Amino acid sequence: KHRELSSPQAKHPPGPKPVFLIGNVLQIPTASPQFTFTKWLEEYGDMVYLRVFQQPMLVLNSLESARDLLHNRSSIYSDRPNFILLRLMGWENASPQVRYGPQFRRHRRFIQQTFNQSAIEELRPIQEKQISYLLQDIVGSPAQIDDHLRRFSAGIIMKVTYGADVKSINDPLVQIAHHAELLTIESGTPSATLVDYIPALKYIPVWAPLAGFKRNAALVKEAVDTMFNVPYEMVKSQMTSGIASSCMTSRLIAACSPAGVTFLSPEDEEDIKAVAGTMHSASDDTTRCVLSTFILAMVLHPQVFERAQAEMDRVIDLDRLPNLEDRDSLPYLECVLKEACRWNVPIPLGMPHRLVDDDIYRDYYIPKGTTVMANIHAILQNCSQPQLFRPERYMEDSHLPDPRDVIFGFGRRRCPGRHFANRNVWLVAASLVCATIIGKAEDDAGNEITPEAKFLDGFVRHPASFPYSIKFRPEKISALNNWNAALDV
Ligand code: HEM
Repeated sequence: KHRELSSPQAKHPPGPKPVFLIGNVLQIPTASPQFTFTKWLEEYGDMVYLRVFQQPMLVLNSLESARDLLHNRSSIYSDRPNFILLRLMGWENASPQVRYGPQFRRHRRFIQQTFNQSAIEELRPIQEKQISYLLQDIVGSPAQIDDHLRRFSAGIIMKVTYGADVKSINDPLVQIAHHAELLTIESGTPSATLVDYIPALKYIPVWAPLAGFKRNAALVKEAVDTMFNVPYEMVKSQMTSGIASSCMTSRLIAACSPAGVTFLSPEDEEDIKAVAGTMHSASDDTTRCVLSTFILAMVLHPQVFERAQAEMDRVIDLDRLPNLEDRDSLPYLECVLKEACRWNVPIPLGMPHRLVDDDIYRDYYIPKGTTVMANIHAILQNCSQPQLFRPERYMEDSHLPDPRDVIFGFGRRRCPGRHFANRNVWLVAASLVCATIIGKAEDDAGNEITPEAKFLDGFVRHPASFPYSIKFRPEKISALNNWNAALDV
């Protein structure tokens, strides 16, 4: 088999011509490369083969190629590249980075226990309470919705993971996590650009002195270790004193060590710590990105907001707020959320996978060790007038893929938090459509300000901050009070 695969007849997939030694480095922009990759679709087709120095890279620009390889051949496409810099910074055991193998399987099992489709039913009371806090925050200070969404998304994941009640974004556990994430991004590595995927790229602009870099990495590692250790130790000591509430961490400790927390093996401890410690960074940015994209779209398209609210008011009586049971009765809102996920894909290039064996696909040879990326942005541009925000497209064409089947990635590494994330996004969007008026901000002269649809470069593609107006509907105050009373908030 090997001889056949590496025979000179088997060609690599097409791609721009590499330059001696550095390969295609100069053709790949470090900021938002998904746009360049998408342009290459016309020239090279839906698979683009590149070299970054000696490192082969394959960009999948269509749903078909992404599914065929990352999903249908997931047994060989589910490793991750070796993120050297991330490792030095203490992230080597974080779930998105673990290499394919037994540790990966343990992590997935641990995560699934809390986040699979049926287990998330148990998380509903937490979600509903957090929605109630969010709406109360909006009633109190509508102009600070950004902060409120931050508190909401941190609050929900810290409660689920560690049983912690996050009352504000200044909560120490949230600060610890933010600090670690921020330092990591600021030190020029992860979550920022393509640089993260291919460590060698890091050295293109400046040949950073290695000693300085290592010092920096050690500082970041300290912050990352703190993020993994502090909340974990908190739960552990609560368990020792018998006051721990049921949360992901306490359940995992109890399941791995039924005889008591002191008997937990060091391997289990390391995995539980790493899985729990990953949850905030995996869920916070992404969930907020979808929600602020939704709000931006509503500000820019008042007619869409009005139509969604009219649908809402037909289904939900004045004295209550929507809950997950109402989801099927609100089809237009569903289209709006699909369109928000398509219009601004939260992670445009997904996370890179690594091929562990030589492969042949459509007569092309793809060598072992290739870094494989699905260009989710390109996949979701494959519709008419893709730059427009038009939820109606999903009512007109039932063949369009649901973006929520695509934005979470493919195959065995597909986002394990997707069911939970989808519910959080729906609950917030439905509550906002039901209980608030989202619209344009006004300048001092009373003229409406139409923001630009601008997005930041980065691993997660947040909308740039934009002016908006959000008001709580007075007629919905009693609905919120009823909701609070029912939840005992
Ligand atoms: C709208 C919100 C979210 C989006 C768009 C999103 C997207 C993604 C994507 C694209 C990946 C990479 C998949 C791949 O490699 O093919 C991923 C991985 C991951 N996500 Fe999410 N995610 C979201 C929310 C969440 C939440 C709420 C959690 C936790 C509860 C979570 C936990 C994870 C973890 C642990 C991984 C790593 C999986 C692995 O490497 O095996 N995500 N996510």
